[in-house]
Amino acid sequence: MFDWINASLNRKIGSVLAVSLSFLLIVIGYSIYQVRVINSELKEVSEIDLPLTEVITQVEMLQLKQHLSMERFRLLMGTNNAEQNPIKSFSDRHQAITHLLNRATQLISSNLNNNNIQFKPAEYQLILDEINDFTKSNQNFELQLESLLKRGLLSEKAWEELEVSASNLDSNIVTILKQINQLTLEATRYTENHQRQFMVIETALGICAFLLSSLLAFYVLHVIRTRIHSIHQQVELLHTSLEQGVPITRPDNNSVQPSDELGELELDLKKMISRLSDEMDTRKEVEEQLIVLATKDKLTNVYNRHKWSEQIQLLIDLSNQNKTFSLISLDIDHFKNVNDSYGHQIGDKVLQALANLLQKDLNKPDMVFRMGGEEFTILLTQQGLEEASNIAERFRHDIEHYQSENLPQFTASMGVTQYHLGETEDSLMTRADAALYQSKENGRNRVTTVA
Ligand SMILES: Nc1nc2c(ncn2[C@@H]2O[C@H](COP(=O)(O)OP(=O)(O)OP(=O)(O)O)[C@@H](O)[C@H]2O)c(=O)[nH]1
Repeated sequence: MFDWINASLNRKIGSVLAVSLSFLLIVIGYSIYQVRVINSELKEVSEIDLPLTEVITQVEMLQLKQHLSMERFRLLMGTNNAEQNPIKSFSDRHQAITHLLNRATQLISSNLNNNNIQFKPAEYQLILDEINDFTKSNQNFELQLESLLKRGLLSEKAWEELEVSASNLDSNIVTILKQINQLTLEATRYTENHQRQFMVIETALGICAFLLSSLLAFYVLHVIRTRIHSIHQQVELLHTSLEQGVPITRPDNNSVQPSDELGELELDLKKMISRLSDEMDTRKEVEEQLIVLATKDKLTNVYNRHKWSEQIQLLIDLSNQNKTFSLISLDIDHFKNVNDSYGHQIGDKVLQALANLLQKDLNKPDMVFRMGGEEFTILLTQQGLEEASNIAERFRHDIEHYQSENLPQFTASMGVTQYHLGETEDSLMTRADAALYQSKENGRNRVTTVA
C-alpha cells in the first residue's frame, strides 16, 4: 500500500484500472458461470422433465382407455353388440403402452448415465425403478387379460380381480406422473431462486466494483489536486515576491521526495526558485556594489562629486520647506609639498587619514564628500552657522594634532557658511569657497565663517 502511494501517477492510474478491470472480469465470469448453471437446469427441465411428463401422460391415457374398454367388453359380453375381436385392440394398446414406457425408461437411464441430471438424480432413479415396476405389473396384467379373454366367458370373481389390477395400475401411473410433476416444479423453483440469488450477488459485486473504483479514482484525483495546489502556491509566492520586489523565500528542497511526475515537477520548481533566489541575492549584492562604486570615492571611501550633486539638491529642496543646513569647505594646506617631499603614495595615505578623521567625528545624517584632489566638503544637514563653525574648529584642531608614525603632520584650511533660503547651489559654493580662500589668505590652518 505504502509503495503504491509513492508510485508514479501512471502506476496509480494503472492500478485503478487493473482493479476495476479485475472486478469487471469477476462479475462477467460469475455471470457466465451462473448463466451456464441456469441454462443446464432449464435444459434438464425442457429435455427430460417435459418429454417424460408427456410420455407418462400418454401412458396414463392409454391405460385409462384399456380400462374403459375392459369395462365395456364386460358389459356387452353375451349380448348381440359384443365386440367380435377385442383381443387385437387390447393387444395394440398394450404394445403402445410398452413402447411409451420403454421410451420413458430410455430417457431417464441415458440421461442418468451421461450425468445430464444434476438436480436430484436419486429421485429420478426412484422414478425409473417405479416405471420398471409398473412395466412389469402392466405386462402381467396384459397377459392375465389376454388369457382370460381367450377363454371366453369369465366368472364374476375373475372380473373383479382384473378390475383391481387395472385400478392399481391406474393409481400407479398417476403417482409416477405426480412425482415427475413435483420434480419439475421443484426444479423450476430452484432455478428461480438461483436466478434471484444470481441477481443479488451480481448487483452486490457491481456496486463493490463501482465503489472501489470510485474511491481509488477519488484518491488519485485528490493526490493530483494536492500536488498541483502545492505547485500553484510556490508559483504564487514567486509571483508575489517578483511583483513586490521582496526577497524570494527559499523553499525547503528536502521536504519533497519525488515519487511521481508531479513530485518531480514540484522539486524542479523548488530548485528553480532556489536558484532564482540565489541569483536575486547576487544581483542585489552587485547592485549595492555598483551603488557604492557610483557614489563613493575609491581612495578615501567618502562620497564622491556625483553623490554630492544628488545630495545638495535634495537638501536645497528640503530647506525650501524651512529646514536649514550648513557646509564646510576644506582644503589641505601645501599638499603639493607633502607629495613632493614624501611621495604620491604617502600623499594618498594622508588623504585617507583625513577622510577617516572627518567621518569619525561626524554624526549619522552628516556627510563628507571628496570634491577632487585634496578638497573636501562636509555637509552638516541640521546645524546652523554657529554650530557648523564650532565643528569646523574642532576638525581643524584634530587635524593639526593628528599623529601617525608613518605620516607627516599636516593642517587644513576651512570655509564655513549656511544655506540661505531660495539660493542656488552655485551661490552657496561660491560663498563657501570665498571663506576658504580667506582662510588660505590669512595664513592657512584656520576657519573662516561667512553668514
Ligand atoms: N597624492 C595625491 N596627490 C594629489 C591627488 N590629487 C591631487 N593631488 C595633488 O595635490 C596637489 C595640490 O596642490 P595645489 O593645488 O598647488 O595646492 P597646495 O599645494 O595644497 O597648496 P595650497 O592649497 O595653496 O595650500 C597637487 O600636487 C596634486 O598633484 C591625489 O589623489 N593623490
